[in-house]
Amino acid sequence: MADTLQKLETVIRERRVGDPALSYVAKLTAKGRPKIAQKLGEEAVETVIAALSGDRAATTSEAADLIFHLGVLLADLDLSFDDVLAELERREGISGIAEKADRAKD
Ligand SMILES: N=c1c2ncn([C@@H]3O[C@H](COP(=O)(O)OP(=O)(O)OP(=O)(O)O)[C@@H](O)[C@H]3O)c2ncn1[C@@H]1O[C@H](COP(=O)(O)O)[C@@H](O)[C@H]1O
Repeated sequence: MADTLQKLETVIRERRVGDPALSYVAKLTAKGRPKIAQKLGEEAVETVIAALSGDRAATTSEAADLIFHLGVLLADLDLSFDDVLAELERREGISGIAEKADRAKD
């Protein structure tokens, strides 16, 4: 799984500076961060719609679009999937309920 994300991140970073006529990553990147973020939001909504319809194939496809667009946005901020995975690893074993209760004390 991590290998697939690594390959996706590598191609996204290569294509960012590619020809917008030939590369969707280059075309979207050239439109700027607000447009990338907007596309990520649209893909999130499409994932929700697919999930609520109970369509597992469509949900899988929309989730892939979502993760791809997240990769484009992360690259635009010079962040990597590894940064996100490290944060998830940091959270391992920390109950979401306990973490939220701790936050409420601040
Ligand atoms: N995983 C993906 C991937 N998933 C989705 N998409 C594209 O994301 C776009 C989203 O579809 P939409 O219809 O919502 O977008 P749109 O109509 O083109 O854009 P708007 O007009 O709405 O702004 C489509 O063009 C999809 O083909 C992807 N494009 C590229 N990749 C990966 O990125 C690599 C590099 O792609 P290029 O940059 O195109 O070479 C590819 O080899 C793939 O590995």
